[in-house]
Amino acid sequence: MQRAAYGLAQAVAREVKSIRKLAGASVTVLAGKGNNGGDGLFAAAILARRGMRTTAVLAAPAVHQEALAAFVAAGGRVVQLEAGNAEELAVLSAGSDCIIDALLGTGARGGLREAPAELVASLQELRPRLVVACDLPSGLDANSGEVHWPVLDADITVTFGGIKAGLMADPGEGCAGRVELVAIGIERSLESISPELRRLTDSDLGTLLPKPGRRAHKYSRGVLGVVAGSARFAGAAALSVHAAALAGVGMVRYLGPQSAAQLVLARTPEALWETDHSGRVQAWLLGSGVDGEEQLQRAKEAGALALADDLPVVVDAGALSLLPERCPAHWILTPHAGELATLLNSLPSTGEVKVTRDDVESRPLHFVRQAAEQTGATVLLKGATTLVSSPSGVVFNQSEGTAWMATAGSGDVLAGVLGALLAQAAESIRHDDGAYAALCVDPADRWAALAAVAASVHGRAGALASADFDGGPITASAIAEAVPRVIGSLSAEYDPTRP
Ligand SMILES: NC(=O)C1=CN([C@@H]2O[C@H](COP(=O)(O)OP(=O)(O)OC[C@H]3O[C@@H](n4cnc5c(N)ncnc54)[C@H](O)[C@@H]3O)[C@@H](O)[C@H]2O)[C@@H](O)CC1
Ligand SMILES: [K+]
Repeated sequence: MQRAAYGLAQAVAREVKSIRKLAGASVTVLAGKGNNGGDGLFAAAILARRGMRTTAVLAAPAVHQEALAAFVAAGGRVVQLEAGNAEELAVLSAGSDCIIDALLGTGARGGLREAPAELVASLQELRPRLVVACDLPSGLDANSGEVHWPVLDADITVTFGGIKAGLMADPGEGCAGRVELVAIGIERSLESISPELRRLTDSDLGTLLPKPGRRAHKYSRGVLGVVAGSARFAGAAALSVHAAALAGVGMVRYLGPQSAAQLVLARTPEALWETDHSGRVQAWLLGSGVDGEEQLQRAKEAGALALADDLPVVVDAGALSLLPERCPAHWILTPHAGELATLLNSLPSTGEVKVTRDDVESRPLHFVRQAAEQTGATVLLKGATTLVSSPSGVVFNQSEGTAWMATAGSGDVLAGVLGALLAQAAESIRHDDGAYAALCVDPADRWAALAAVAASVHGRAGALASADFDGGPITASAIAEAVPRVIGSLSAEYDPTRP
C-alpha cells in the first residue's frame, strides 16, 4: 500500500507542479471505505507533508483507520460526506487544484450509490481542474471496462501492479484518461497469469508485420481479391483497394461493376479489374460498400471459394450478412457496434432478447467475445479502442488512433490494410516461422493477433496523418497515405535475433 500511495502522490505532485507551486496548492481526496480509500489517504498524507493544503471527503462512516490517522497526523482536514451535503462538498472539491478519486477500487461490486453517487455526478458537471484516479476511476469494472454511472472522468489514472483490462476496453478506457503504471512488487507473480486483454507493443508489431524476402515476386508477396464497393458506393472500393496497395500487398484483383472499377483504377492503376473469380488469390476482402444484388452475388461466390480453398477472408459491412453457419478462425469480421448488434441478433444462439447498439457500446468486451465464440470467426470490433477476439476468447486491443478517424471511409481503409496483411501473412501464419511463438500467441489466436496489427497500423496512420496537420482533421484518404510510413517505422522495430 505504501508503494502504491507513494507512486500516486508522486504523480499528483508532478502534475500540480506543472501548473503551480506545490506548497500552498490544494488537493482533495475522495476516500471510500476500502483499501482504495486507504491508498488515497496515505497519498494525501505524503502531499500534506510536502506543503499542500489537503482535504479528505470521507464517503463512509469508517474508512481505512491507519491511513486516516496518517492523514490527520500530517495536518489534513477531514469532512464527512452525508445525505444532504453532497452538492456542497462537490463545490468545495471542485475548487481545489487536484482531486484524487479513491472512492472505489478493484474490490467494488457495482457502482457508486447514494451520497457518493450524488457527489460524483455534481462534480462531473463542475468540470474540476485535474482529476487523478487512484488505481481506476470509481465505478469502473476492473475486468471488463463496463461502467456503472456516474463516474468522474479522470485526466490521469495511476494504477498499481498491472494495467487492468477495464482500463483498456471502452467505455472504461474513455473515463480513465492517461494511464500510468506504478510497480508495487507483485509484478513477478502476475507473469504466470494469462492476461484478460493483450495490447501489442511497437516491437511486437515490428515482429509480426510481414516482410518481403529477397527473392519475393508479386505473386509470392500475396494477392488480395477484393469484392467491395458498388455503383452507389464506388468510393469504398477505391479506398479499400488503395489502402491494400499501400499496405504492401503484391497485387490486388478487383471484382465489381465497371463504374466502381473505373474509380479504383484511376486511384490505383496497379490493381487489376477482374470480371470473374478465376484469378488466384491468397486472401479475400469482401463487403466494404457492397450494395445491390449483383455485387452481393460476387461476394457470395468469393466467400464460397474462400471456404472451399481454405483462404482467409476479411468480412466487412455488406458481407456480414453472408456468413456460413460456422466460420473458420481465419474469417475476420470487422463490424462496428451497430453491425455487431445486427449480427448477434441474426444468430440463432443469441436467443429471444435483442442486443442493441447501446448494449454493445456498454459491454464491448463481452459482446465481441460472444460474437467470436458463436460464429467461430475472429471478430474485430471497431471503436476508439478496437477489440479483436479470437474464437478461443483471447482478446487483443489497440488504441493508437485519434477521434478524427471517425470519418467516412475510415473503415474501408482498415479493411484494405487488414486484407493486405492477410494476403501477405497467410502462409507464415499457418507455418509460423517463430514470430508468433516468440510472442506466446497460441496457433488458434494468430489471426486475431494479425488483425490487431492491422488495427494498430490503421490507428497509427490516422494519428500520423493528423499530426501532419498539427493535430487537425483528416480524411480517410489521408489515413491510407500514411500507412507506408507507419509500416516503415514499425518494421524498423523488427528484431531478427528474436527466436
Ligand atoms: N490487491 C493488492 O494487491 C493491492 C491493492 N491495493 C488497493 O486496494 C484496492 C482494492 O481494495 P479493496 O479490496 O478494499 O476494494 P475497494 O477499495 O474497492 O473497497 C471495497 C470495499 O467497499 C465495499 N464496496 C464494494 N462495492 C461497493 C459499492 N458499490 N459502493 C460502496 N461500497 C462498496 C466493500 O464492501 C469493501 O469493503 C485497489 O483498488 C488498490 O487501490 C493497493 O494498495 C496495492 C496492493
Ligand atoms: K478509485
